[in-house]
Amino acid sequence: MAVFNHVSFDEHEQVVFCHDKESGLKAIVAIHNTNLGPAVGGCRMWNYQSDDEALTDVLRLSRGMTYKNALAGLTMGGGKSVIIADPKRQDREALFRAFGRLINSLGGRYYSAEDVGTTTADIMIAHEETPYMAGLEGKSGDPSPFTALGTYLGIKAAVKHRLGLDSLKGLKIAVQGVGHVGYYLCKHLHNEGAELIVTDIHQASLDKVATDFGAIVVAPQEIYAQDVDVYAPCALGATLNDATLPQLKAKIVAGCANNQLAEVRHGEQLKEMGILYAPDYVINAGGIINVSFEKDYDAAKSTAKVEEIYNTLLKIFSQADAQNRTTGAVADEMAKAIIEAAKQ
Ligand SMILES: NC(=O)C1=CN([C@@H]2O[C@H](COP(=O)(O)OP(=O)(O)OC[C@H]3O[C@@H](n4cnc5c(N)ncnc54)[C@H](O)[C@@H]3O)[C@@H](O)[C@H]2O)C=CC1
Ligand SMILES: O=C(O)CCC(=O)C(=O)O
Repeated sequence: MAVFNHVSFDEHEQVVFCHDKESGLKAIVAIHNTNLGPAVGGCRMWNYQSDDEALTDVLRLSRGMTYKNALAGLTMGGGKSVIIADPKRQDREALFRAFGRLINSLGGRYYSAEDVGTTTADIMIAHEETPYMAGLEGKSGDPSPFTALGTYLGIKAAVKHRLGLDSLKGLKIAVQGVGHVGYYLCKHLHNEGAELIVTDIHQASLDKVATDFGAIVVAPQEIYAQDVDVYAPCALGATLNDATLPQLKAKIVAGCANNQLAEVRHGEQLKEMGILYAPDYVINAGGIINVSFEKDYDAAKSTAKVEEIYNTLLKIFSQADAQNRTTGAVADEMAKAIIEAAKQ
C-alpha cells in the first residue's frame, strides 16, 4: 500500500496509522493542510473492504476539508479520520476511548467530529480522553441539521441559477441517502413543496421519510435514472461516475455527500451534459461552519454564516458560466487562493 505515491495523495502534511490491541481500533488520521489553522474534520466509521480503501477515503476526505474550510471563510485547516469497523457495532466505548487517545497524541494539530457511522455520543466518549473533539453535546452538537440547511439553500441557489426559479414548489428532487443529513434535508424540501423520491440501504430510515414527508421510495440502483429536476447525493462518495452519469435526467446535481465525483473528469462530463453541479465541499459546509462556532456557541451567528452558502454558490455558478469552466474548477481556484494567501 503506497502512501506518497498514492493517486489521492496531495501533499498531505501527516498521515497517521493507529492500532489498539485491547479495543481493536484500526484508524487512519490524515492532516491535509494547516495553513489556515489546526485541521478540523469528522471521523468516519465504515466497513472498508481493505486498508487501501480506507486510506483512499481519508486522503480524499481530508483534502476536501481543506478546501471546504477555506471557502467557508473559516480559520481552520483540513483533516479527517477513518475507523475501519462496522458502523453498527454495539460495543463502542473502548473503541472511542482509544480513538480519543489517538487524537490526543496529535497535540491539537487535528480536531475530530461526527461523520458517517459515528454519533455525537461517540464523540463525547472520545472527548473524555482528549480536548481535541468538536461538535460536542451541549455546545455546537450534531452538525447534521446545519449541513442540511446549507444543502437546502445550495439547492435553492442552483435552482435559481439553472431554472430561474425562487421556489422549489412542485419540483421533483431525488435524494440518495436519508441518514442524519438526508432526513433534515428532506424536511426542508418537503416544507417548501418539493416532491421527494428517495433511496437508502437502511429500511427504517426510508420508512421514516415516507411517513413524515410522503416521499416515494425507490431501490438504490434506480435513483439515478429518476425523471427529476434535482439529484441530491447524500450518502457516500464517488456516486457520479462512468456508470451513473449516462443515467441522469436531472438538470442539477446538488447534495451533501463528500467527494461526489469519482474523478475530476466527471465534473467536466456533467458540464457537457448541461447539468449544473454544486461543488460538494461548498454546498455541504454547514456542519463544519456550525462546529467552528463551538467556543461560546451562538446558533444565530452560525445560521447566518451557513446562509452565506447560497451567495457563494451563485458566485461560483456565474463565474463558471462567464469563463466556460466547470463549477469545481472555479471553486478550487477560489479555495487555493485563500489557502496560499494564508501561507504568505
Ligand atoms: N453529518 C454532517 O454534518 C456532514 C455530512 N457530510 C457528508 O454527507 C453524507 C451523509 O452524511 P450523514 O448523513 O452524516 O451520514 P449517515 O451515515 O447518517 O447517512 C448516510 C446514509 O446513506 C445511506 N447509504 C449508504 N450507502 C448507500 C447506498 N449505496 N445507497 C443509498 N443509501 C446509502 C446509509 O444507509 C445512511 O442512511 C456523507 O457523505 C458525509 O460525509 C458532509 C458534511 C457534513
Ligand atoms: O460536520 C461534520 O461532520 C464535521 C465536518 C466534516 O467532517 C465534514 O464537513 O465533512
